[in-house]
Amino acid sequence: MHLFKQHAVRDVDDVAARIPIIDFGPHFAGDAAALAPLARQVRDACERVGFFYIAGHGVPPDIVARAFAASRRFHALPLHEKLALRLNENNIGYLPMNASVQGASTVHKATKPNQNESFFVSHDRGPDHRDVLAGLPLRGRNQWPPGLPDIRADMMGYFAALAALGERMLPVFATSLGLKADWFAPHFADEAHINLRFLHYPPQDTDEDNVFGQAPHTDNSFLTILAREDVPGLAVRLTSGEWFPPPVIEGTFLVNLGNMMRRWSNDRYLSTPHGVLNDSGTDRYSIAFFYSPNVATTIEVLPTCCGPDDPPKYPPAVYRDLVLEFYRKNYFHQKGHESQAAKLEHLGL
Ligand SMILES: O=C(O)CCC(=O)C(=O)O
Ligand SMILES: [Fe+2]
Repeated sequence: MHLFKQHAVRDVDDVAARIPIIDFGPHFAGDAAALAPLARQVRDACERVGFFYIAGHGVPPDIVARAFAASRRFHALPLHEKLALRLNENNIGYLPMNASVQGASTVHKATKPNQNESFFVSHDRGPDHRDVLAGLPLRGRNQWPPGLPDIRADMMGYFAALAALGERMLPVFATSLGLKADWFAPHFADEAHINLRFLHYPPQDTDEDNVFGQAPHTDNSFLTILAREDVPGLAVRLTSGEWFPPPVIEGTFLVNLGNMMRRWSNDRYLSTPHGVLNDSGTDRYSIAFFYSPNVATTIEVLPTCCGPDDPPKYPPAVYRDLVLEFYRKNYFHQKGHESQAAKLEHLGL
């Protein structure tokens, strides 16, 4: 029996009782009175659930539609063309089916590989970008399929729109944590660490136990913005213990916090387990945008999240070191272990 099975889509009130639907529209439109109540809603969602729907996000639907179309075209390529772009040490490129096991997850001991294939892109750095020339870790170049030149613009258009959205959300998170609105900005400047993941889940055989499209896990990002189409499959483990399948609500994205937000907030904000089982009988596509601080930033428990009765649970750490530590635990660079490359794919790094 699987950990979670999909249920019929519930009505919106039923959903909102579990995963809040939060409208950022008035705040984004410049209504100064909107920030305080919005931050209260966000804080409540982050402390109780770790997930919320963002409405009023301002990303035009055609940018989202073009990103999904580009993803479909990518995944329709012959396998050998995709394998030529195999996921590298910067977590950029193609992760094939059956190549990743949720090895490091404390949520669920996965024994079978994930039933999805994924294409990862990051900032589109040119060959003479200073960080590329310097060979800085985690600052590599994207790998594009030569046969599909036009998916690049659509994928990077989506990347830019979501990067702007992530940045616009930072003051709301800062306010929600009792910090000055511009507190996070310097930590995400020049530049935020971003992985954009185009996922494809073929219909899977659900008779087999312990096989997931994506086994239960938490993300390693600061926050993740997830775009889905109408094919179900995602389930979220609420603090009640219920595995809840959040339906797609048109005009929204699903936002969840990752382990970096949890660490920064001294566990006050939740990084909530979730996973995917595509028992729909049809192909499922989703797009996960993992938004994290500049790799050089030091993550030290926020001043508003600790005190004499609530000491920091985590020592200060440079985000790059946390990422590389994660890589070391989950990734074998030696030749002959290429399939292990996949192990690092899943936690939003
Ligand atoms: O496909 C989905 O709905 C979720 C993907 C996900 O959780 C991830 O890539 O971390
Ligand atoms: Fe995830």
